[in-house]
Amino acid sequence: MITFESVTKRYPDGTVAVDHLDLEAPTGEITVLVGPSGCGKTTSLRMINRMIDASEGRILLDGVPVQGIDPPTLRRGIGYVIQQAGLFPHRKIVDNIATVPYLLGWDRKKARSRAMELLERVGLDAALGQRYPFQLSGGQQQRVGVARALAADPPVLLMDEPFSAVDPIVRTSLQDGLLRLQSELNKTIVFVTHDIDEAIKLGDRVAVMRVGGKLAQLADPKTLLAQPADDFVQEFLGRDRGIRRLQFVSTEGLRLRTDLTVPEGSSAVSPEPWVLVVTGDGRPVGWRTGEPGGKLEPYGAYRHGRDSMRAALDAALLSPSGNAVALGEDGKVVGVASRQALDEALAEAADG
Ligand SMILES: Nc1ncnc2c1ncn2[C@@H]1O[C@H](COP(=O)(O)OP(=O)(O)OP(=O)(O)O)[C@@H](O)[C@H]1O
Repeated sequence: MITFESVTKRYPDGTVAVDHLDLEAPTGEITVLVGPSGCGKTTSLRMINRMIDASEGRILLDGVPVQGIDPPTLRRGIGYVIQQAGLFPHRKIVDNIATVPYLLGWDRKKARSRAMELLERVGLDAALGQRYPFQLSGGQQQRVGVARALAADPPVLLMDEPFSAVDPIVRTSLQDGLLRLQSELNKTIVFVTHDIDEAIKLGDRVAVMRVGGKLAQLADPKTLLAQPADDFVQEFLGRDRGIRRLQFVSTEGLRLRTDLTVPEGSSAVSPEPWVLVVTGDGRPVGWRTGEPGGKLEPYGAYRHGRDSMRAALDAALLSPSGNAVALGEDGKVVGVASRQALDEALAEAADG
């Protein structure tokens, strides 16, 4: 657990970057610091590993004030990942990852085998270990940055805008990779971003900061979207807050119809305006009107019970029928969520 107790940082020129910050980052969870540029996120993060020292207040690591621990010892237990990875350009990837184990005096063989294990853990091919950083894409370099931070198995990981410099698709896959890794490793992670969507996706808890280094709200993402503390937080969350809330609403209770599917090749007439054509083994093909013979229209699908209401609504909007195709884990159709069923579920979500 990392605890900020009324922490203030005043730079020598008088700038108050962080102002009486009280915050807890629980063990094994991802706490995200989010807020507009200059609100003191990076300063707060760097005070944890003492790259910057607090002017007032205390930061405790499992109850022990970090100010009393000498920085090299402190940093041995704290991994640090920054934007653009910050890899050493003249060292091979494997040696970049093994940086901290080498510093800790591990023998070369052990350090390198740990590095290779981590390379795989972050989803990279072992062959990349022999390359130099410039021979990797930006996204691959970021993964190496994460592997390097994890090399000595520190309980705490500080991440400062680690995924900001890559395109949105790579960014999504890095975020998914981090969540997968975290479900296995359970590190105490403090993650800085200015992107509220990233904060909501990754954070167990999200701390919204405002310029002047004050905490505006600390809450889990669901609460944040449902009950923003004030106008600043509401504005920062953006206009589509209502839609984004749906990503926390389960599709489990969504009522499904199972009478709207017809097998491929069937020429049966249906009184329904739309029916879903499925293959012999139950996979979706497309929508056709109740009258056979017309061309098939595209469908949108979601995984029932696993995906959120946001995904189900998106699936419905992707199809001219207005219905969402519900799939099981095996990719086969388990039913159809009609517009009416979606309406009912949305009304319930709005109430709750
Ligand atoms: N060394 C310094 N001396 C004086 N002021 C500083 C120094 N470093 C940062 N600041 C100021 O402290 C405030 C907080 O900066 P910080 O980098 O912590 O914000 P941030 O929220 O991480 O911003 P960004 O999202 O733009 O990276 C800003 O006003 C910044 O200009």
